[in-house]
Amino acid sequence: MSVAERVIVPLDVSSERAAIDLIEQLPQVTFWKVGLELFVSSGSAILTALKARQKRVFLDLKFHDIPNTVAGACGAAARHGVDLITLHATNGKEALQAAQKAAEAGAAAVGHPTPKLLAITLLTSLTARSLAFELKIPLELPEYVLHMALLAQENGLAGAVCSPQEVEQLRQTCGDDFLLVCPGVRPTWADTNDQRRTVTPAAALKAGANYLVIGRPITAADDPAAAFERICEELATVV
Ligand SMILES: O=C(O)c1cc(=O)[nH]c(=O)n1[C@@H]1O[C@H](COP(=O)(O)O)[C@@H](O)[C@H]1O
Repeated sequence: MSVAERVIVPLDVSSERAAIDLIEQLPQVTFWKVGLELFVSSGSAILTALKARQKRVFLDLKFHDIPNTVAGACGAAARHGVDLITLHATNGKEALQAAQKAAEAGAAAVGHPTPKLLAITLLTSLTARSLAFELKIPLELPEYVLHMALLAQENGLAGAVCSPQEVEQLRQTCGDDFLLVCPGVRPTWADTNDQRRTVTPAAALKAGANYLVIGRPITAADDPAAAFERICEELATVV
């Protein structure tokens, strides 16, 4: 896989037209993420548009609900033929198992390969301080993230989303076959925005991430294609 194929770019825009404009502006991007803003604004048509362009699709709606509801959502998402789907690890064991089963059944019903379910461990906008004082979780942050990743792995999920600050530890414990997808990636020349646990693209890849989710450093740049290229050049130095 080329380094460019390891960068997932989020379509964090509010209309299908804006999303298509971005896709056409960056033909070198092979893997796109559809998240809450775009999906809530314009529905599932964008998934069809991406597939028609032979793009890989990460449907990031971060499902969090009771087992029956989460399983229903994962089954429906799998029928769209997407490649990756997110749900919170904090859904718990029963929901994670039900989600995996439903994704397999949904994909099989329409003849698509089963999408990989990724568990959100701890959002990259949160810090050790927020974990302790806002969420009142009495665990060290790395320990909490590892626990969530193992919960996902033990219940049959293909991978997890974590900050690149934790990826090395997760890779060591969860092994090479567990998919680790990292947002919170920031080149030294980019703004961190609302991300709190950031690492540079090269360091994140070196630490063991399979895919990097990089949005605003590319999409908000004056020249998005040049920013994507600059990131790929940085990544090429570590593979
Ligand atoms: O699931 C995600 O993709 C995700 C998880 C997480 O913990 N943090 C996080 O930033 N994301 C997503 O990754 C993207 C990061 O975008 P930028 O901050 O613009 O690079 C956004 O679309 C977020 O929704």
